[in-house]
Amino acid sequence: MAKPGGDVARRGALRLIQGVREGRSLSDQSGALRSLPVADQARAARLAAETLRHQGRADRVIEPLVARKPAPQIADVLRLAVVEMLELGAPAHGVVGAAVDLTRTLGKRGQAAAGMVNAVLRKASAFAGWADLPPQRLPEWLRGPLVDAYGENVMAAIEAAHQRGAPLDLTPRPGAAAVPGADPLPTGSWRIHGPAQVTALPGYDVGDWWVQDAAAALPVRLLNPQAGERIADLCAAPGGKTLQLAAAKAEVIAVDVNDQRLKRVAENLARCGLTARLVAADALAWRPDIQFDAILLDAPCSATGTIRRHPDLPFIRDGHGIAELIELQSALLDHALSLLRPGGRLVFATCSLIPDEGEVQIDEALARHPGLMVERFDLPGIDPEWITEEGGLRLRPDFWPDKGGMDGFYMARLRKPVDA
Ligand SMILES: C[S@@+](CC[C@H](N)C(=O)[O-])C[C@H]1O[C@@H](n2cnc3c(N)ncnc32)[C@H](O)[C@@H]1O
Repeated sequence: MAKPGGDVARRGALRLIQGVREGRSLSDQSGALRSLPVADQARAARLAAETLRHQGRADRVIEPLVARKPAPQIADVLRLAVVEMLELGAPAHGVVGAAVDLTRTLGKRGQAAAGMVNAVLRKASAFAGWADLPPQRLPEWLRGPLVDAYGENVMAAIEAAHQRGAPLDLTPRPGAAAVPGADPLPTGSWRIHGPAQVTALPGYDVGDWWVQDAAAALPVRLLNPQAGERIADLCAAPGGKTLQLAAAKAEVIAVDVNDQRLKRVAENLARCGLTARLVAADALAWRPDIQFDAILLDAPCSATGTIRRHPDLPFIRDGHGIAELIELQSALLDHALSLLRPGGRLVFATCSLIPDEGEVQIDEALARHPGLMVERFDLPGIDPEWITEEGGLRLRPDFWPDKGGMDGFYMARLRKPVDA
């Protein structure tokens, strides 16, 4: 008999996966399992994420074992169990029994499919070539532009990086005490491999560090904030970069259109004992009566660089809305430049792998704004090969394969002409 706690988590995982099938992200569903014990919520979230991450491989195991395509919910029960057995190493007898029980809860169709689920999973548990199966492919709306941009080999390396998942990265504030077990990375972040409970790590309570992917920490390092500088953080929530700016003792104004998300910036600042002025506003319409020494524009984007951390993203997006995001990014960039003092600097960043949201944005901004320059830079830990033709920094999930990878990001530091 499978443990009832395990069953609760598996049922929860199936619910989360169903939510994804209906277009809701896993993070948007974070409250959906509130009634479960915290440990089961965490286990359900992990099972759901790993099932989506490895769905393509699970289907390759299942397909030869079924006479016809199972109904969608039953297909997800099978995937969940295959991933639990073959990827997460759970003992087959418990997983198969729990999957059969779960199938029986799925109405008449489930009652009828229970025998099939039992037989398929027994055979699947003996599958020998799991590690050699190709990783989950990205959907064509995303794969096409990425293959055009980077080629098939890089695409395969990115998909392999998505399959490996992501470690936990921390950004330490200056002078923070080391966290035991965290490895320093060449760019200044700290990395923890393996499971960790963030709130239990030393230094969390006193705000010595915050969770932030190593790539996401680089736009502020590129901006190089100085104490006392007036800096606007134009798309600030949930605030990882605001914390970096405030920790550098800059005078920070953090703007975000989403006041709920802005509350998280306030909470993060409070935990770390840091200060910034928070403004809930559409940055496009925001026109303060001062000009800034420096601006960080971490623009809304497709977030396609974060699939390692959000394996549900390829399942809930279909490429719609990207053209609008690209337009918004260039409008935000033009407006941000108008808020910058002559000679001031601006870092434009997106957590996207799509060049239209990165390199192309900068090429086009340079064409629109005579005298605007991309500044060359020298940052610790940056491989010169990551620097792009126009002078930006292109980061990809397949970089640092031996260290645990990094999120995909693009960033460039622009300098406004002094006579602008
Ligand atoms: C990529 S996230 C920013 C992440 C943030 N910089 C960090 O490091 O935690 C983009 C943010 O832009 C905000 N946003 C989108 N459109 C905006 C607009 N027109 N004005 C201000 N903020 C906007 C979203 O609410 C979202 O919080």
